[in-house]
Amino acid sequence: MAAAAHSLLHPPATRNGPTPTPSPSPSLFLRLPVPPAARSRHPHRLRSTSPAAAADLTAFPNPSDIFPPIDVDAATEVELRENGFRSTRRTKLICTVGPATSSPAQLEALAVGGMNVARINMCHGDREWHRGVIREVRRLNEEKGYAVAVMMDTEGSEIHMGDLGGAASAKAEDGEVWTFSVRAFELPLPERTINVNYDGFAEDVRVGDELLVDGGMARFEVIEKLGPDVKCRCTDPGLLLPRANLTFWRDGSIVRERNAMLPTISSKDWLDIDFGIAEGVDFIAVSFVKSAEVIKHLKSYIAAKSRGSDIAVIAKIESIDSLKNLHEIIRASDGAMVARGDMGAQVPLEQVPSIQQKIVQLCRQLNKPVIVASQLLESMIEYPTPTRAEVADVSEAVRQRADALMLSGESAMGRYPEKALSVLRSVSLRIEKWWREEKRHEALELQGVSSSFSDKVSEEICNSAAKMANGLGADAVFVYTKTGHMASLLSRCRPDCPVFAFTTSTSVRRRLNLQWGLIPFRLSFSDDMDSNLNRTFSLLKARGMIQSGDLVIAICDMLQSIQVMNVP
Ligand SMILES: Nc1ncnc2c1ncn2[C@@H]1O[C@H](COP(=O)(O)OP(=O)(O)O)[C@@H](O)[C@H]1O
Ligand SMILES: C=C(OP(=O)(O)O)C(=O)O
Ligand SMILES: [K+]
Ligand SMILES: [Mg+2]
Repeated sequence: MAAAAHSLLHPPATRNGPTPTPSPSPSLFLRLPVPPAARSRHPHRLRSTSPAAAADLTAFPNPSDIFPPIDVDAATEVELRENGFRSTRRTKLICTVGPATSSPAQLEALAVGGMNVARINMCHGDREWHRGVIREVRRLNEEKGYAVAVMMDTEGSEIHMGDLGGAASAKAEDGEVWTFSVRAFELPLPERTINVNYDGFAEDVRVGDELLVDGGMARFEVIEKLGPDVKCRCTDPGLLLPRANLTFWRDGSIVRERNAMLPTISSKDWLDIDFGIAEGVDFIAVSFVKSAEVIKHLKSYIAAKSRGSDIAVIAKIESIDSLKNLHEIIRASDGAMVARGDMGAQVPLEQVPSIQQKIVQLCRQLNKPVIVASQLLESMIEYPTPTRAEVADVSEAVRQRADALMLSGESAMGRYPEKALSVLRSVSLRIEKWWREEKRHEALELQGVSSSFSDKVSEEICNSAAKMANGLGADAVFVYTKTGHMASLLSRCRPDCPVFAFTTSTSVRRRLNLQWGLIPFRLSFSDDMDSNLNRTFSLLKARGMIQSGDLVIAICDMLQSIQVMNVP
């Protein structure tokens, strides 16, 4: 391969071939792209790579007797084979795990179906249940070769109903009078009584206020206050689900009195976070973020508490406060979630689509992964096919090139979790393909995100590599990255081909699984790029994941270079 790469240092001067520019730093060199004319499915005609050299896996010291030489995600491997190299899925998929999906067989079915991240919502379930799910996902990864990451989502200090004394749901009919109370009740709950978790509730509401369950799934009017009990008349009948979110409205505006002072991370959340750190979750999603400070605070807590581990902090954008401080919050976080469920209960629904687009674009500018969440396929909780409108909504999120789509109730407690996942998968594939065919590159001017010179060099390299990949019709970009940073900078460019990200750490690999277009592998590698490439080509060829002649652009974060080559 040394010979192969060397041959690329002498490209003929073609109309497309840019002239090499002197490097601003001695550590940076650019290996020129292979001209289109030289691109061939039969690279052995182009140069004299020794197959023996390419196959020599022992040349580089590798603890392969302990670890497999490369960890390839079993589900991605199948998808790559099914769809082909360039057409493999770029949009990542998150499933909320709940009673419908927590058994080993159900979790495995989701992993097979393309789940990249499993989310557990700390609003529901107990410690043992959460632990069981996390460990089962880890076991599947280890034993069956998946790379599913785990995201813990905090409960946060929202106002919500109690758990209905164990009932699965309750129906509120038009005109019925229900009692919402902050009292602690003995079970069974009195009839038409709902427990409210926020102690200030009975004092804060006023007669005449409107009470919305789950942003409007049912609606009540406050008619009388009796100490801890608030009598409400149902004005919009609907289904009440355990722990459903509650908002109250006065003169058309949401009321946020003392509840606006509730901490973003409650004392229960801190216990959950300690649990998440101890169990080694990959992401912590923080509910109802109001400011960047809380994110910074949590990040420094995690850094102090779990030296060496890298848990990413995701800011859930779901309140009016988070919209006010959007830039700072996203800048402070490792990613964001457009949490449309609660957001839709706080801002008029017709504003949610433009807010979504704005957050997706801002995250891209700031190089943070972004998740579009809630009600993507809501009807599939009950039905085996989605509505046309839901398919259009999923398509729009894919078209915006969000990093990831998330299932909530559809996978947590719906009747068709696997079908819902497969709808996300097929719609993502179809829209991505359509956009590539139409060559509709999003007209998003990417501004610089790096502050240090060395980061700027990395960013320019990634921008150039992605541009070259598009211009040359490359089959893949390979990036060798220790921290994952260069991989995310490449993902940010949303190139036409997939990005194979090789990293030495299993936790970085799982974290990269959230980002658009990245196919993360665990691989030990050295500073010698030729040797890394030889090893990777051999390993991936042996698994049938790449073929001789595939055009690959390779970059790495130790050696700031761009190489273009055909797989020998
Ligand atoms: N661990 C769990 N145990 C029981 N039910 C769950 C669990 N996780 C999720 N659910 C159910 O799935 C629904 C949708 O999940 P999600 O959107 O995460 O929660 P929420 O609707 O409370 O915001 C929940 O309302 C709840 O009924
Ligand atoms: C994802 C969301 O948060 P949760 O499901 O925890 O309410 C949301 O509100 O959209
Ligand atoms: K939550
Ligand atoms: Mg929410």
